[in-house]
This record gives sequence, structure tokens and C-alpha cells, in this order.
Amino acid sequence: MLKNIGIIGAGQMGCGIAHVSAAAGYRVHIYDLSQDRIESGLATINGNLARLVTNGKMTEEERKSTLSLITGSSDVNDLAPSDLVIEAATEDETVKRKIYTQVCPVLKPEALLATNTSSLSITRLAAATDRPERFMGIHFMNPVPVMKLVELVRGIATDEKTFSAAKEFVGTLEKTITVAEDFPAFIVNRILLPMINEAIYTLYEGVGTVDAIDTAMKLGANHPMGPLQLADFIGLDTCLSIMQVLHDGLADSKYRPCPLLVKYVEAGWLGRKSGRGFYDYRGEVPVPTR
Ligand SMILES: CC(=O)CC(=O)SCCNC(=O)CCNC(=O)[C@H](O)C(C)(C)COP(=O)(O)OP(=O)(O)OC[C@H]1O[C@@H](n2cnc3c(N)ncnc32)[C@H](O)[C@@H]1OP(=O)(O)O
Ligand SMILES: NC(=O)C1=CN([C@@H]2O[C@H](COP(=O)(O)OP(=O)(O)OC[C@H]3O[C@@H](n4cnc5c(N)ncnc54)[C@H](OP(=O)(O)O)[C@@H]3O)[C@@H](O)[C@H]2O)C=CC1
Repeated sequence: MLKNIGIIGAGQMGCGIAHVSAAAGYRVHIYDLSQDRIESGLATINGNLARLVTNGKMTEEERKSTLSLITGSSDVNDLAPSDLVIEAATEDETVKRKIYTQVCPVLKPEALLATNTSSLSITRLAAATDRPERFMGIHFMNPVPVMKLVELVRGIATDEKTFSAAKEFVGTLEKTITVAEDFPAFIVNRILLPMINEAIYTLYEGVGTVDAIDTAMKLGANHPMGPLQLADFIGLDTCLSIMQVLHDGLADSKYRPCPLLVKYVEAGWLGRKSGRGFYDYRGEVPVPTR
């Protein structure tokens, strides 16, 4: 029975996973390199919980007790009591491998380690840990408190006990599971990211403006967000990493990341999280940057 959940990375996904885990009654500890990141992550979680109270979906007591279950620190040793650690750090294989080297020696031998990676090989990441049989992909969708799906992905060495424990854990969060094989970007992102990349090519080639492309897909295909708005929401660095993994892993030119996506990332225009992407978020309302 899992009780203590460790989260690596106080970004949008780490905080979302912390939120839903604590709301389900788990004790949660968030580890990040930066104390500032942790503080702002905790403030975001508090804001999202407060909104649930305002909307009558959570009581004030539940908000307080949920928040009281979440701690955070920049000391990796604080992950030691974790029964399950979910790594939700930057989508970069080198970063994730380095994290596992630092975290594994701290963990109980029986602790499970999972990654929220959007695209990277679970088998290859598992090989960078001391516990490939107790390692797998638990892939939440953004925003975590709202989205119903979690993809579960086994690596070649993942044992059945680990898979069952992950399945049970996700079930307690009231999410629906799909199982994906360990192929680049799994199911959701294998389909979603080429669509987003194509929307960026559509912009790059001048077929339409940011506004035209997003309006077309919202009203013409009933998507809740336009593809460029969604790219900004996911993070353009994450979108680019996923496209690179698809391109490298499947060796097909149809996955070539759009040069305009590369340019935005090189500029540090990463979308909502950096204040600017296909839209500029620094004013009252988002304004298209093209
Ligand atoms: C990259 C990967 O590896 C995989 C991925 O995650 S891909 C991305 C998958 N996600 C999507 O495709 C999201 C697409 N967008 C949507 O579904 C919707 O636009 C949305 C749910 C994000 C917002 O919905 P909306 O109707 O436009 O806005 P809004 O009415 O403000 O929000 C709906 C609810 O979601 C909540 N919500 C919105 N954004 C939120 C956030 N970031 N965190 C927590 N809750 C949020 C709101 O509080 C609101 O809750 P109530 O119903 O209790 O009021
Ligand atoms: N964004 C999305 O829509 C989705 C993302 N994912 C996946 O979830 C993971 C996280 O994404 P997301 O939350 O969006 O990214 P963010 O950029 O919002 O957050 C990543 C966090 O990890 C931190 N971090 C970086 N390196 C380390 C390290 N060595 N040790 C501890 N923390 C570190 C970052 O700190 P700093 O900023 O200081 O570098 C940052 O706080 C990625 O693997 C991504 O692919 C999965 C589903 C959806």
C-alpha cells in the first residue's frame, strides 16, 4: 500500500500530480533544485484548490487538509520516505538520467520510481536507474486536476507488481488508464504533437495567422483550445523535445520539427510559462505574436 509520494520537479506537471495525489489522501513531497520554484508551485496548487472551494467542488476543510499533506524542499534526501517517486522534471534525457543517479541511492530498495515523460523511452530511462523492474511510465495529461487520462507504459524490465501498484495508485486518483507500448511519445503525443507541429508549419508557410489557425481548429474541429494555444500551454520546449524524440526514434521526415518552433525555443519564448510564445501573455489578454 503506497502512502508517501515523492515528486521530482515543481513545474506545471509536478504540481498538478502533487495536487491530485494529496487530494486523494497521499502524503506528498516535492523536490526541485530551486526553492523559489517550490514556493511558486505551492502557491499555484493553493490557488487551484481555492478555485475548487469557490466553485463548491471542495470544502474549505478539504482544501486545508489537502495542502497540509504537501511539503517541498530542494534537498534530495527528503525523498527517502517515498513509496513511489514520480519524476516530472524537464523533458531532457540527460537531465532525467542525472536525476536518477542522484535520487536512487536515497530511496528505499523497495520504492517504485516512475517518470511522467511525454515521449522518452521508458526502457532506456530505466537502464539509468538501479531498479529497472520497479520503474515505469505514469504519464499524466495537462492540466492534471482536470484531465481524466493517464497513460501507463512498461519498460522491457518492468515487473507485474510495479505495474499493478501503478494501476491501483492511478485508480485512487479517479483517472482512467490507457496502456501504451514503449514507442516514442506513446499514444496521445504520437498523435497530438504532429498535429501541433503541422499547425506551426501552417503558420510558418503563411497559410494563416495565429488567430486564424486557432479559430479554425476551435470552431472547425471543436477542439477546446487552438493548436498554437495548446502548444503554448504545454510549453514550446516540451513540444520541441517530443518532436525531436519522434523524429530521431521513428526516423521519418514527417516528424521534422518546424524551424519556427525551433526558433521560438531558441528565443526563450516557451509559451505561457515564460510569458511569451505564439501569444504574448504579459498584458491583460493574450496577444498573438504573429
Ligand atoms: C504534452 C503531454 O505530454 C500530454 C498532454 O498533456 S497534451 C495536453 C492535453 N491537454 C489538453 O489538450 C487541454 C485542452 N484544453 C482543455 O481541455 C480546456 O481548454 C481546459 C480544461 C484547459 C480549460 O477549459 P475551459 O473550459 O477553456 O476553461 P475554464 O472554464 O477556465 O476551465 C474549466 C475547468 O478547468 C479548471 N482548470 C483550467 N485550467 C486549469 C489548470 N491549469 N489547473 C487546474 N485547473 C484548471 C478550471 O478551474 C475549471 O474548473 P471548474 O469546472 O471547476 O470551474
Ligand atoms: N507540459 C505538459 O503539457 C506535459 C508535460 N509532461 C512531462 O512532464 C515533465 C515536466 O513537464 P512540465 O511540468 O511541463 O515542465 P516545467 O518546465 O513546467 O517543469 C519542470 C521542472 O523540473 C525542474 N527541474 C529541472 N531539472 C531538475 C533537476 N535536475 N532536479 C529537479 N528538478 C529539476 C525545473 O526547474 P527549472 O525550471 O529551474 O529548470 C522545473 O521546475 C516533462 O517530462 C514533460 O514532458 C507530461 C504531460 C504533459
